[in-house]
Amino acid sequence: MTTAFELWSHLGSVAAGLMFAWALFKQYFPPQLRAYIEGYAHKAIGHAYPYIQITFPEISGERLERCEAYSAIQNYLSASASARATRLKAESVKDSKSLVLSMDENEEVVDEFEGVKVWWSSSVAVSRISMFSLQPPPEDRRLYRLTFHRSHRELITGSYIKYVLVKGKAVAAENRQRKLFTNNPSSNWYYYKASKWSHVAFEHPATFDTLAMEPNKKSEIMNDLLKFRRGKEYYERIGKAWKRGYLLYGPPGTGKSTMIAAMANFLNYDVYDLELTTVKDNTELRKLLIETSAKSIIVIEDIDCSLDLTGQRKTKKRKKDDDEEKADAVKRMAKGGEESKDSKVTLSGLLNFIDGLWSACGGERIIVFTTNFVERLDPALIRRGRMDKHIEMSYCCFESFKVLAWNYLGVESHPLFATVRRLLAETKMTPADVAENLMPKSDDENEEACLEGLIEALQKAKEDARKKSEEEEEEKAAAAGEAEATAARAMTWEEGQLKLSGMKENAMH
Ligand SMILES: Nc1ncnc2c1ncn2[C@@H]1O[C@H](COP(=O)(O)OP(=O)(O)OP(=O)(O)O)[C@@H](O)[C@H]1O
Repeated sequence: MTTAFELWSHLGSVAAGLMFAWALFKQYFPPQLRAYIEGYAHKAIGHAYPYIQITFPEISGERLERCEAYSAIQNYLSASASARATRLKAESVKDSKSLVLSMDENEEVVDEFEGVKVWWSSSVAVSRISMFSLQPPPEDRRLYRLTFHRSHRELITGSYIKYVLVKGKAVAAENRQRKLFTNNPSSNWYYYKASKWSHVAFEHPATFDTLAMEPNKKSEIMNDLLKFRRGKEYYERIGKAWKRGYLLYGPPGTGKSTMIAAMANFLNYDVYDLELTTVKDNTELRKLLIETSAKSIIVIEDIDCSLDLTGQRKTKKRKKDDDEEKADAVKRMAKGGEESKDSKVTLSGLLNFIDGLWSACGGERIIVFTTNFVERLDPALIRRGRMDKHIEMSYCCFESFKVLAWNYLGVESHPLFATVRRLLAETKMTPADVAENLMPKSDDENEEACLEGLIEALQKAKEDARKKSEEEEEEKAAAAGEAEATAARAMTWEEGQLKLSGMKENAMH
């Protein structure tokens, strides 16, 4: 006879065996097979299966881009997996196997929403191949399966899925690989080929943190950009196209291009670098601009030397020095390869581009012009409303220097800072030159050596500026003396003429 104790121990072993089998089942069975077996078991005992499953298939081929739900879920799950990995790392969990960054086939991820647990699994639906079909075999379809208890149906189908899609799309927008577009020159050789955009990945590391600029000015620009990005409804309400123009002006090396990169990184926008000299005419310009996408910054660098947009002013006001003209030509050659004499883009074409009707065909665009000579631009081109914000990029001030010292040397303060501050107030040096002097030239050069190098360069710049201004003074004085001498000579000549006419008169009488 079996004693009660033996019975209990048998029951215990059976329970332990069942639990072990259940653990194995949970661990090693693919979730969908498990769900199928569980469902079947529930049916067999006349019990409703308490879990609901929803599948989100990937739509392959051409329609892949349209399968937003699938990719949003993918982004959401990989983001929450990497967040989990970071958290685990922070908690210094040594088990590297638990660092899940993306979901493998048949893997299960547990998520929690408002205290409710849900299970995500991924799997591949293998397509059936028909032996007699001449068509290429269909691709296997991947899918995500969401499992949750039926008591939470409302919450999951009402809020959770919406939440996952919104989060997933936000992650996608954040991780989007931004692009730098440039327009290729149109060619007339053999047959006409219009200028087209081509792109590479935009990977400029500049940010507003690394940009050397007065802090107040910097935060003003950042606020302006944020306001613009959030301004969809505002622009709609006031009936204006959702675009904003920035004019960046200042001497070379003051960070105009760096600022554009920082803006793009800050807003997460693409950059279209428009080389006007290679655009054939206004029609081509319009076509190029219509092809730009929303969430982008359209840049025309060195607008003053891009095209002769200032012809009117040039004849009225002044002619450029020969030297400046040559320098511009060299710049144009360096940028475009050859001077575009064929380009028929006109000022009015450019103005149409900035605020013509077509620019309202798509929103969220920022237009940036840069120039080293703001005074050369036609006022119509840069009037407020077209170029809404004029930003002067200037020589390095002490605040900008501190940013550069942190970027290049990792120092926030140093006894030599006081000397640098005094010298920066006394002389003009661009952030590019300051940065160049701060950059260690070898592994042996420490921050002190770099700062001393900068001080030396600043002292030399100050001395050069002093000599230059003395020379200019001397030149001015010499020019003034020359003018006086000429005036005196003219007087003498006039007096001589008078004398001569007097003598003639006397002789007549
Ligand atoms: N304000 C700044 N902040 C940080 N780095 C700067 C700044 N200005 C210049 N630099 C450094 O100097 C280099 C040249 O600067 P950048 O090309 O932005 O100047 P720029 O004003 O656009 O010159 P250009 O008018 O000749 O095109 C950059 O690569 C950057 O390293």
